[in-house]
Amino acid sequence: MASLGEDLLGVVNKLQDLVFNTIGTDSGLDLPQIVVVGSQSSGKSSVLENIVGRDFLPRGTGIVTRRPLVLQLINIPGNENEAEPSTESTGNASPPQPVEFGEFLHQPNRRFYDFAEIRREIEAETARIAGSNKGINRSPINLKIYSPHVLSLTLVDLPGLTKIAIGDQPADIEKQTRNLIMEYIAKPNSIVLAVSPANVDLVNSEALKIARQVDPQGKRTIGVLTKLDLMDHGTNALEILSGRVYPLKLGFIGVVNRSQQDIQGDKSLTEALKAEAEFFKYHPAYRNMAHRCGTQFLAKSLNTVLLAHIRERLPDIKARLNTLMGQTQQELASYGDMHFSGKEHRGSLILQLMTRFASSFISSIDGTSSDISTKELCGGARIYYIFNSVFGSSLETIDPTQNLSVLDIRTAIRNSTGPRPSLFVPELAFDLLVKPQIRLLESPAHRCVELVYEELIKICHTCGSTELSRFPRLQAKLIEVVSDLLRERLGPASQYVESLIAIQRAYVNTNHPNFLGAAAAMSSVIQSKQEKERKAQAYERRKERGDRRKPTALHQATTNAALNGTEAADYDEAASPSIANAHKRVHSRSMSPAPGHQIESSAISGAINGRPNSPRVFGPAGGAQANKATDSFLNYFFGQDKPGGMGGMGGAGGLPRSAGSMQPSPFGEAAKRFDRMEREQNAFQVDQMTQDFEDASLDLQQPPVNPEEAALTDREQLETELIRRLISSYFNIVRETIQDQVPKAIMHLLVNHSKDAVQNRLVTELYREEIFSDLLYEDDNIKAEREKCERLLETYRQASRIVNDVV
Ligand SMILES: Nc1nc2c(ncn2[C@@H]2O[C@H](COP(=O)(O)OP(=O)(O)OP(=O)(O)O)[C@@H](O)[C@H]2O)c(=O)[nH]1
Repeated sequence: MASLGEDLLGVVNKLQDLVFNTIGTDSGLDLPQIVVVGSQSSGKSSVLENIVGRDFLPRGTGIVTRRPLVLQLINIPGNENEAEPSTESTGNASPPQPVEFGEFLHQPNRRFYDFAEIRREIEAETARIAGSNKGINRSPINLKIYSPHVLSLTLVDLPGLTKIAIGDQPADIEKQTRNLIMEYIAKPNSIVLAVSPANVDLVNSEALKIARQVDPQGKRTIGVLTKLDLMDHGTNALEILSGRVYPLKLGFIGVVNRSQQDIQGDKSLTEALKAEAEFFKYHPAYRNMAHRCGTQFLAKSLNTVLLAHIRERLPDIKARLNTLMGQTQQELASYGDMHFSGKEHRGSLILQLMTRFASSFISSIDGTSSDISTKELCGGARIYYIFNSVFGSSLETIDPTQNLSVLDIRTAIRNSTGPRPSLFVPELAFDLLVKPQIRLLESPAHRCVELVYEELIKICHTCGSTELSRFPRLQAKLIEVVSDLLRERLGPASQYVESLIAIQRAYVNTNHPNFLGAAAAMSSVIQSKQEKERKAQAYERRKERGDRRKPTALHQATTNAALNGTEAADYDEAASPSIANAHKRVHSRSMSPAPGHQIESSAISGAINGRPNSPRVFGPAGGAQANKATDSFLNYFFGQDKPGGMGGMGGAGGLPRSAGSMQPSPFGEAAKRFDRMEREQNAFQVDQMTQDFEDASLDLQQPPVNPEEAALTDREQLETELIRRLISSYFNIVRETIQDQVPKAIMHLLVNHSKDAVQNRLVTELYREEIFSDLLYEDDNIKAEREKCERLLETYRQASRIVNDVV
């Protein structure tokens, strides 16, 4: 045998070992090997035993081979071998006999000199993994046989193909076996040894059938015909053996193994091989081709085919090895630069890892990280999400007056007026009520700070790398230092945000340009009431039409409508043109609330202070206009308690410029109308009602009367509603400010501050010579992984060198 060939097989075997030792069966390297396939009892195990020349495979009825057996035959020169341990040295000069032995991968360092023991081990190992029933398992048993009598080969024995499940075999045993066989023979580097018994028609050969699926052109399939001795008298396999029946480039080889009887009769393999040789030599049909028949020829052919195959596949193997080497190198590099491992390099290594950690932290926040996820929001994007979606919507959902009942508001109004009878809607009540409401913003703002803080903590946990995971203590320390830094910033950020809200509560600026103001609030209250009343009226008319004969019900509906419509009156022009005009003016003001807010503010302040002739001035800007105001808008309504009383004292300070010329009388009228509400509520013009009728038809069911509201006087109801609107308006202004300010504060005090400080902090805390060795403690598992990777790379390198030398 050419040493070149042996080298080649040596390389392949070495790689095979490596694959089994380090990566398992699913390695990236598909190595050339001979895979034996055939139906059950076709004689596969017998062929293998013949090739090895020893009895070592399990025997029995039914399915025996239940796990793949990867059999590496390694030719060793006889004289270099050690003596068999059991061979007693007699002290004579007789040289130690060459011995053969087997070694299982699952039992390293144990040599099996007794082949019967090898058989028992295969049986035990099969049962260990595949169980003691007749099931199969795809995990292979790896056996090496060292012998001077074998040719170097790698053979894989697989379970035999069956048609039906017998005994306690799983129902899908055929499928399982087929899949397992396919897994091995589909690899382009496998040579398929298709074993078919000669006493069964070749057209029924399961082995050839399955081989054809992966090798349709018959380029890497060797046919083996067993049981030639069992063929019917007068028939022979000459046609098949000479390749005229079934085309296979590598041809068919006929063999005769021991029969069951031979085995039972303990016929030795040596005898059997001799008998086989004689069978061919003297058989009338085969004697001319005897040199191309039998086990010996088969073994030689397999060796040649395998070597040729290896040679042919070598460029591919080389390329594959290169790829694997590259990948392993890359993996190794991810564990860090080993040149940095010396003591003198510890400082720079720590600095390097630290800097990478810090920049990974920063880039995750900035969104410039190289491994940005496309599956979920991460880093800075999550912070943005917290600001806009979480914080934003939690602010949006706050109802500014939800927790204030009408009675609360009424009590606040009453309390703020003190012992005097109240003339106006008191400012104090608004102030008293709005301040605690601003507090509602506190909890979402705090939560926002917390969420961002938690997000930053999460980010710092994801800043590691494979290299860093090599040093778990350093990694933990880096996380700890950054977490400490973040925790330190949590306090100032929270406090600042808290003070932002406290600032809002410190001074209620009713001069704010976006504040609704009393006039607009009043206008909108009136508008809603009108709307409500219209509906009530329409509902009533509909009831009336549909239910003329039920005066009691009608009366009830009217009463309900009256209760719901409360004190509001209708301002339609026909009924009272001047009131309608006044209303329109007020309404148009509320639609365009540009200038003149100060006047409104002063109006309400006048009303609230109860000093209509000396209105309180809100801020410097309000001064000039406020001074012009001699009375408040509200006074027109509530200047006097008695119906018909005149609240207005002349000036119309509560109205915009256009309202300055307005006469007070219409408002006095309006106040009267509020009080006369019950009597006047049916005074609608019929034509206008038609439209209302349509509206009300959508809402036949009357809403229940709020007993709390019912308990209030008309005036009180109007006041509470007014206060409620003012609170909402003011709250919206504050909410907008907070929504804008809180994220900015968090970014400045927590996020950006941490980003800026992280590198320095890490250096100050961790760049200390005395803790270097502790920080650079290498994780045992990672170390083992890295070393394994190093070994793997070394083996690939060696293999690659050998392969390169050969080619
Ligand atoms: N007479 C004769 N008997 C053979 C020959 N080859 C195999 N046998 C017998 O056929 C039976 C099955 O042989 P095995 O080698 O166990 O067949 P197998 O394909 O390995 O069987 P499984 O591993 O169970 O699938 C045994 O009893 C062998 O003695 C042969 O060439 N001639």
